[in-house]
Amino acid sequence: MLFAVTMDVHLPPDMDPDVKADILAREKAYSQQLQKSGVWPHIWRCAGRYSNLSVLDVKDNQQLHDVLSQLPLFPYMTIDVTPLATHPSDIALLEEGS
Ligand SMILES: O=C(O)CC1=CCC(=O)O1
Repeated sequence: MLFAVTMDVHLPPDMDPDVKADILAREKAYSQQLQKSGVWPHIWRCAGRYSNLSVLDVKDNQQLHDVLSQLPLFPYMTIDVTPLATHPSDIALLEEGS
């Protein structure tokens, strides 16, 4: 199942720099591990915002929740989830059917 996920990051301005660096390093490693495994096929920066727009490919809602809630930045994020379905105008579907 595919989900579009927007993650807005809100770090406290007074966060200890070492704590911040540690969280960001763990966030990067965690997301790159999921990207390599195919669970997180797309991650884009939302221009001009400390936010990303990602596509996650998971088995079900529970796996989505597990993946998101284990993000090191999870306590500092506002997350918006949109379930995705195929679009009938997608030319990739024509190519699959031919
Ligand atoms: O958008 C960000 O910077 C937060 C984030 C999610 C995964 C990652 O590596 O960074």
